[in-house]
Amino acid sequence: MSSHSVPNSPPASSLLAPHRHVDDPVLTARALTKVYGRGTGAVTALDAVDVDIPRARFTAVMGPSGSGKSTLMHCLAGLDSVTSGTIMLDGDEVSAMSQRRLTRLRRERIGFIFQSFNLVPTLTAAENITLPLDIARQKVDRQRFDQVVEAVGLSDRLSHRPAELSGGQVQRVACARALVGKPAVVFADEPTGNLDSQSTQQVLAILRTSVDELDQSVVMVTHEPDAAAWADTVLFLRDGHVVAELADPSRDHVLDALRELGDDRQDQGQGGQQDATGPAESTGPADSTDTEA
Ligand SMILES: Nc1ncnc2c1ncn2[C@@H]1O[C@H](COP(=O)(O)OP(=O)(O)OP(=O)(O)O)[C@@H](O)[C@H]1O
Repeated sequence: MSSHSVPNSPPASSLLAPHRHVDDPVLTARALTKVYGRGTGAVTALDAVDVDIPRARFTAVMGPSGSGKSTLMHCLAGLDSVTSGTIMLDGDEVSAMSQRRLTRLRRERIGFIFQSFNLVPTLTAAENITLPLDIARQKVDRQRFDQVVEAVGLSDRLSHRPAELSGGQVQRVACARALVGKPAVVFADEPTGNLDSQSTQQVLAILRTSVDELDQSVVMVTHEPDAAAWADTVLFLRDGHVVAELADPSRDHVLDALRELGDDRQDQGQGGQQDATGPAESTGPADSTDTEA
């Protein structure tokens, strides 16, 4: 990583650092601003954010409710338009793409995993996994398919429909679906929010393995310090800014960081022990778009 920092206020902690630009990022945002609404009702969800997403690394995004995590993810993934600023994915300007190109981008170069699994109930696990490729009329790479199915531990469940699978297995199908097309980036939005602790560990291990063994770039929005501790780096948002980052996070260091940033409500169920009663599922475009046209 290079050493120049993004111009956001650096916290005075030995653990936290200002967010840094990285060499050869897979995804960058510069001066990314997103304003919802107009006039007196306008809400600035992202305020001139500069962010680099490192390639083949696992990046977690944390921050209080309303800090802009989902908005950042939706803008980076081409699910939401930006008000101003630039987003580049491997040399292509996402922020300048037409809706048609954005649809293609999401189909072909982005993988999505959401809290609500978004599988098609009438299709088998195997069919759900290859659905985005089938929609995009792309050939399924059988070797990659086998590799991913093995990585998620679903080889003996491929002919089952979602109703015949546990919640954890369903989310593992969603992981396989996100990974099978070798996307440039996988975005995971609270991917373990509806899972028990064993399934949570399995899903996080899958994401970790996809980075370590398949060189996948992963961005995960989470409220859970335990989940963030699986990442290589945690980015912290507050009031629409990336205020700090934490490298090689442990659960305790994440908790310390949240306290230091004044976000230690996360210790007490606001997110720290998030479960199925956690934040409402997104009603934004994400819910319908992971396999959408
Ligand atoms: N469609 C929308 N219209 C108007 N305001 C919105 C819209 N979506 C988000 N916002 C506002 O933008 C800000 C950032 O919201 P965002 O959902 O990105 O936060 P978040 O950090 O993901 O929150 P949470 O952890 O609760 O999911 C909030 O003030 C929110 O109310």
